[in-house]
Amino acid sequence: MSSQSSISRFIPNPKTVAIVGCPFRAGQAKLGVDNGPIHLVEAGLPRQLEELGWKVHFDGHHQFEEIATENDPPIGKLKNPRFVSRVCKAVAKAVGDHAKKGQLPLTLGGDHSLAMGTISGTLDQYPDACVVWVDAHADINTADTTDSGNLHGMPLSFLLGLGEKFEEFSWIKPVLKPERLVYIGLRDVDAGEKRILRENGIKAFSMHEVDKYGIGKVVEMALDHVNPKRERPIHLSFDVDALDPSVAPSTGTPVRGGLTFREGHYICEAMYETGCLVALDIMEVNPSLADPEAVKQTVAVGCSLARSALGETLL
Ligand SMILES: NC(=[NH2+])NCCC[C@H](N)C(=O)O
Ligand SMILES: [Mn+2]
Ligand SMILES: [Mn+2]
Repeated sequence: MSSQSSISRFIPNPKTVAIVGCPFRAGQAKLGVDNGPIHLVEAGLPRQLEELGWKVHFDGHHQFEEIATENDPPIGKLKNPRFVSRVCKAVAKAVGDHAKKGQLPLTLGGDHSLAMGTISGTLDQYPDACVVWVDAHADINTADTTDSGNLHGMPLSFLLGLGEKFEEFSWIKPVLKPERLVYIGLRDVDAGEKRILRENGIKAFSMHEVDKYGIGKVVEMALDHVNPKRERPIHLSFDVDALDPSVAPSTGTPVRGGLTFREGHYICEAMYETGCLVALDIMEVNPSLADPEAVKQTVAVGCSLARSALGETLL
């Protein structure tokens, strides 16, 4: 049985993955998340993907210092807006270019504001793609609703074109449609975000639904919503804080009551099985927030989620 053969409808043979290493943290306040991608690569992720039968492109992590700006005062409540915008614009280009070549971009964060870039890049190449967002958080605050001003809590509002528009972010085409987005794993959603989800009819499966229906049924319902015929390209954006903190402790905004190890991996396996996965983000691994063993565990889980999404099976 070769489940590692070419079941992907969109990625040509030989299957090629392009690792987009994004050592970036300006979308939130904690130090260390910029080291996430370095740890994931040093743990052996490129070789592990080769062992799964993928050709792996990786020519080093992006160096974003060059586009950092001396003076980056808040715009309204948004923190580090210019730096976040420039980095995400560069990431959109990188992801879009890989996708154009028929490669599957695997973006390693870094904080989740990067998804403004990754999803922009995906939608550029695959305008009818849908987004499966796995997270404890909805990351859909607008400049108006955000309490923290951290852009990692806001990428989806920009991609959907919700809230106030800013010149600085005008490069983002608001091309994501609410019905092409689905969440799994939510359990810490701000009041303003709940209103946005409701008003825009955005489908979300919180931990309550995971408990109620089980992960198998939840994934099926999520795909039935965004991809009923399983013919649309899928962008999977996985924030490791979707996992329970006992599974992925070293992350900036842990919330208890999360996905088990298997539930998280099941989601990734199921996305691969559709044959529609065209892009993957592994976000918010922060190697500075726990003791060495817990860091190692979190990095290892980041690697194994990526392997599962790229076809690693249990048998
Ligand atoms: N990508 C994340 N970990 N996001 C956490 C966001 C937390 C909070 N909702 C905020 O907007 O600040
Ligand atoms: Mn999160
Ligand atoms: Mn997130």
